Amino acid sequence: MKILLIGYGKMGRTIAALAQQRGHEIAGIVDSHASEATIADFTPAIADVAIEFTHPDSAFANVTACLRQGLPVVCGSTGWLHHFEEAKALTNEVGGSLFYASNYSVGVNLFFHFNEYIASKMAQFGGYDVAVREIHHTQKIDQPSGTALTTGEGILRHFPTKTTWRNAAAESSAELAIISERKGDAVGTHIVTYSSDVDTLELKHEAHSRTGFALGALLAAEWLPGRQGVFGMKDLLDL
Ligand SMILES: NC(=O)C1=CN([C@@H]2O[C@H](COP(=O)(O)OP(=O)(O)OC[C@H]3O[C@@H](n4cnc5c(N)ncnc54)[C@H](OP(=O)(O)O)[C@@H]3O)[C@@H](O)[C@H]2O)C=CC1
Ligand SMILES: O=C(O)C1=N[C@H](C(=O)O)C[C@H](O)C1
Repeated sequence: MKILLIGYGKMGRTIAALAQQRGHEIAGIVDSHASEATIADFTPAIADVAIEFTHPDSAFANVTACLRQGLPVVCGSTGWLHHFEEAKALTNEVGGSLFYASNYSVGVNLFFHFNEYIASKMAQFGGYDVAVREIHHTQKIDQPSGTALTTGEGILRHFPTKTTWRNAAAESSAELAIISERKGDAVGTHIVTYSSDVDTLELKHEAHSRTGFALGALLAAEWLPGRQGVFGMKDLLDL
C-alpha cells in the first residue's frame, strides 16, 4: 500500500518505520517542518490512504483536505472533536472514507470495552464513586487526553449518577473527575478507579511504547480503502 503520512513527529516516525516493516511504501510526507509538500500534491493515483497525526488545531483542516482530494484518511490527532460532526457531513457529502480513533492501541480498545461493562455492573451497586486518571509526557498539548474523554463518555453512558465530567477534582457527586498528569516522557497511562468505604477496584492500561498506537493505525489504513463512510476501532475489531 502507498501511504501519505501527515505529521512526521513522534507518531509519524513510528508509523513510517512499522509501515516499511509491513511492506508498505511511504508515498509522501506532509509536515510543518520535515517537508514542503502539501496534501494538494497527493491524489489517489499517488497514495492509497493518508495517516494523520499532527496537532489539535490542524487535524480538521488536514482531514477535510484529504476528503476533498479523494484520499481515504486515518486520523489519530486528538483535541479536535468539536469539528467531528462537520467532518462526518463532509465525508458523506463527498462519498469519502474517514477512520478516527482517540487511541489506536488494540489493548486500549479492549480497555474501552471492559470499562463500559464494568461501569454498567458497578452502577447496579450503591456505595462506589468513580474517577479517571491519565498520565502523559510533558509535550502533550491537549488535556484531558482523547483516550480519557472516550473513557469518561463510556462511564457516563452506563453509570447514571454521573451526568457530566470535570478535568479536575469533582465538585459534586454528579461530576466524573478526569485528572490529568504530565510527567517526563510517559507514553500514556489511563486508570479508572471505583472506590467505596471498604474497597477499591481499578482498570488500568499503560502503553510501554508508541508501537501499539502505530500498529492499530496501520491496521485501520489497511482496512479502510474501498469502504465509504466514517469508521472507528469498534468496526475494525468487531467489538
Ligand atoms: N489516536 C492515537 O492512538 C494517538 C494519538 N496521538 C495524537 O496524535 C497527535 C500527534 O502526536 P505526536 O506525533 O506525539 O506529536 P508530535 O508533536 O511529536 O508530532 C506532530 C507533528 O505534526 C506536525 N504538524 C503540526 N501541524 C501540522 C500541520 N498543519 N500539517 C502537517 N504537520 C503538522 C508537527 O510539526 P511541528 O513540531 O513543527 O508543529 C510535528 O512534526 C496528537 O494530537 C496526539 O494526541 C498520539 C498518539 C496516539
Ligand atoms: O499525545 C499522546 O501522546 C497520546 N495521545 C492520545 C490521547 O490523547 O489519548 C493517545 C495516547 O494516549 C497518546
